[in-house]
Amino acid sequence: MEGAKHNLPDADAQKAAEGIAQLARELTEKDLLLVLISGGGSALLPAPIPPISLQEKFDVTRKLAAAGATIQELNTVRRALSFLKGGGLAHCAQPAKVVALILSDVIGDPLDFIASGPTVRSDVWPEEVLSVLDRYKLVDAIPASVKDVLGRLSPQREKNKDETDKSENVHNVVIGSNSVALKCAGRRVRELGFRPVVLSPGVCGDVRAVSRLYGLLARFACSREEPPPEIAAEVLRLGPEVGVESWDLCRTMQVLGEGRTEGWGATCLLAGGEPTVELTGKGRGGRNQELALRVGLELRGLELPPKGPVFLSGGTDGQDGPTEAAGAITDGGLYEEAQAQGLDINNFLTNNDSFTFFSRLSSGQRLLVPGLTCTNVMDVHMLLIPPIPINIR
Ligand SMILES: Nc1ncnc2c1ncn2[C@@H]1O[C@H](COP(=O)(O)OP(=O)(O)OP(=O)(O)O)[C@@H](O)[C@H]1O
Ligand SMILES: O=C(O)[C@H](O)CO
Repeated sequence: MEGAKHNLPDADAQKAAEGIAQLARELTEKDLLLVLISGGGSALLPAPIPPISLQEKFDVTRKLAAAGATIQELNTVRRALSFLKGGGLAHCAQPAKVVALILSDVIGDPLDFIASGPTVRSDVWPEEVLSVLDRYKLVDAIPASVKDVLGRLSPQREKNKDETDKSENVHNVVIGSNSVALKCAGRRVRELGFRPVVLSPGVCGDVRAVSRLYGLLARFACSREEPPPEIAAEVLRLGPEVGVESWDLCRTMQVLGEGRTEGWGATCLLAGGEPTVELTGKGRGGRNQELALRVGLELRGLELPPKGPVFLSGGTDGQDGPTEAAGAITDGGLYEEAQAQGLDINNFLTNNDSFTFFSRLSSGQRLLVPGLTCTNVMDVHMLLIPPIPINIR
């Protein structure tokens, strides 16, 4: 059963959801329901609580997403309007045992938000749902059916509370996540003879701040002299803005510093998460290509590979935004390369046109095009830093 094209609920997905709910309801205490859950699950399992229609649910979801709601805000609302989300599927399956194997596409791996937690019992607070809708000025735009369901939520919350006793029947296990991807990438980096350093699986926030952070870390690691203290100070100021904790920044700078002074081989900094791009233009691109483009500008002035750093940003699903590429690879030579080919980077950035830029630059050589991977644990960022000959006084 397939459905939810373009990650939005549709009639095919609703038919699949009905079939799944029916199957779950027929189970007995002798059965085990094995549920495989991945990102995209919210759109794949639409079960609007009557009288809400699929179209009305689609409209509310689309309006919230278009207004810039976070996945936590979006799924808080989706859980309230669906009878399979927020533990509803596990509830249908009672008294059977339920084991859910979960691939996380949400920072921090919160079980109740990944695919809106169909097997994770969660309380629904109407006040919380209304405050999300209010934040995006959508309270007046929601249809009467949605208001009706929200008005009936309090008794439902009490009902859910009574049923929490049965939750020992349900086991939720995260089997794949950005942390797992970074760990595996680190293992491969070591096999290739480089030294891996994992910064964080929780990089988020504005792509401009994220690119600045990677630029600073590259300058810190590539400095031939003792890095100026202002770099570390800016790293520590900027990191928490983009979801990286101070201790992870300190630990990473310590490892990068040791790499410089002890003359180790190349170091590969690994991080992951999901930065955001504020779309102002009409071009084609994705957050990974835009990040790579911006980091390329930040690296300007540093040595070129193989003596200088290389940066890669890629979506683990193999697709970055609505483009054929998963991301791109850049270094300190990007600006001059673009200039030489008559491409004005700032024009492409203003128009959010990173895919067109990378497609035209050197016949697309810097694009990362692995094809769809059929999985998704958000994005992976890599900064490869070669051994730097340092000046010892
Ligand atoms: N022209 C563009 N330039 C930069 N980013 C873009 C552009 N168009 C879309 N995006 C970004 O791509 C994302 C939307 O694409 P998609 O539907 O693939 O998102 P997603 O479901 O969040 O991604 P994924 O499936 O990789 O998690 C958003 O983060 C959006 O800001
Ligand atoms: O389906 C969803 O809700 C998102 O992909 C987050 O898991």
